[in-house]
Amino acid sequence: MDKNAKIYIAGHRGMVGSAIHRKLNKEGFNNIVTRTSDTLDLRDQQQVADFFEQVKPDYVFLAAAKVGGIVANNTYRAEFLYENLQIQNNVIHQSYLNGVTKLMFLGSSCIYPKLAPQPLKEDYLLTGPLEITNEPYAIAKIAGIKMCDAYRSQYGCNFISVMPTNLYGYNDNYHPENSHVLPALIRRFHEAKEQGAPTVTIWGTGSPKREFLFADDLAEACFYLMQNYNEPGLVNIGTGEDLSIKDLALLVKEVVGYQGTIDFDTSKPDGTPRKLMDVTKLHNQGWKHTIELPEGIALAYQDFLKKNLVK
Ligand SMILES: NC(=O)C1=CN([C@@H]2O[C@H](COP(=O)(O)OP(=O)(O)OC[C@H]3O[C@@H](n4cnc5c(N)ncnc54)[C@H](OP(=O)(O)O)[C@@H]3O)[C@@H](O)[C@H]2O)C=CC1
Ligand SMILES: C[C@H]1O[C@H](OP(=O)(O)OP(=O)(O)OC[C@H]2O[C@@H](n3cnc4c(=O)[nH]c(N)nc43)[C@H](O)[C@@H]2O)[C@@H](O)[C@@H](O)C1=O
Repeated sequence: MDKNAKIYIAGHRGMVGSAIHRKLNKEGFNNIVTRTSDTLDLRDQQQVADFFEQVKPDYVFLAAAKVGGIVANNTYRAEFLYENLQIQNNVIHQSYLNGVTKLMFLGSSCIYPKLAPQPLKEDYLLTGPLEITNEPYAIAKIAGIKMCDAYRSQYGCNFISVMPTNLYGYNDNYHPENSHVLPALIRRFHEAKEQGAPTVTIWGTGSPKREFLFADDLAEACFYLMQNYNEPGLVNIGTGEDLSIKDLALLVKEVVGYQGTIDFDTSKPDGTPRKLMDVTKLHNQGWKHTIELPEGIALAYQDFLKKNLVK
């Protein structure tokens, strides 16, 4: 990518988009294009067509999506399917029509079958039934992968798909119900510490295992792959290491400095029992993460304290 290349980051205010923005700024890219959802609603076909015709970006990072944790995915099933399909259909199709040099589509580890062997290799896609809580979101993400591949094979578009594991970091969503587990626990332990509450409740049984990648590490990987990866299919982005939700809770408890106990609300869903990424392909491409979980949680907690934001 030339330093003057026109690069559109869709979703630049989000956790991932803002991390990609920071990375591109740091690398000296000076022609970055951004729009908030207030000024460009990516669900709107005409607005997206007009934008691409006027702006004609060279590169696109597609990091805009309807995103949320297990309960949000399970509750707003229609929106997670419909809006994500709208956003990605519009952006990918207009990128083709307007001659975008390269596009990166961000999927998610939830595209893999619920009970796939671990660690999850890229070729396990579409080999079994999905986890039910996030099936609509996963179906949209699978459609995005297939759309990039179809436009590549029919029209020669260099559209690539990357599958991040569970993410956390700066600008995360700390909503008490709709967020992912890590920001939810940072907030809950922090509030319990502030209020002197004796117990913090964790959703589910605590036994599911998850892998976590700091969003700035993800942005490094996206930047690297945007320059070095030009293949159909998908590439996993993760650390290749996971832990149980109970162990995650104990880690967050320690970082926050909460002294009470934890208990479990088993009326809340566990979701997929495990989704550990096989990162062999990524490592063979020449990229590895640098921020380990305890350090990343401390950085995220500092960011939470600074902003104390609720999206
Ligand atoms: N967070 C995670 O754990 C994971 C995320 N991912 C993927 O990474 C990508 C980014 O996620 P993340 O940064 O966490 O999400 P965020 O919710 O933090 O950000 C999403 C961004 O999408 C934009 N957006 C949503 N709807 C629209 C719309 N209708 N029109 C225009 N823009 C819209 C928002 O823009 P605005 O702020 O202007 O409203 C927002 O900035 C997504 O594709 C997600 O699926 C994959 C795996 C894990
Ligand atoms: C990234 C990925 O994220 C989603 O999938 P998920 O991995 O199941 O996401 P989660 O972070 O919400 O939960 C992880 C685990 O943690 C447990 N858990 C405990 N206590 C809280 C809690 O307080 N909040 C949340 N959200 N979960 C909690 C929770 O019960 C579950 O066992 C997808 O829908 C989809 O968006 C996607 O792609």
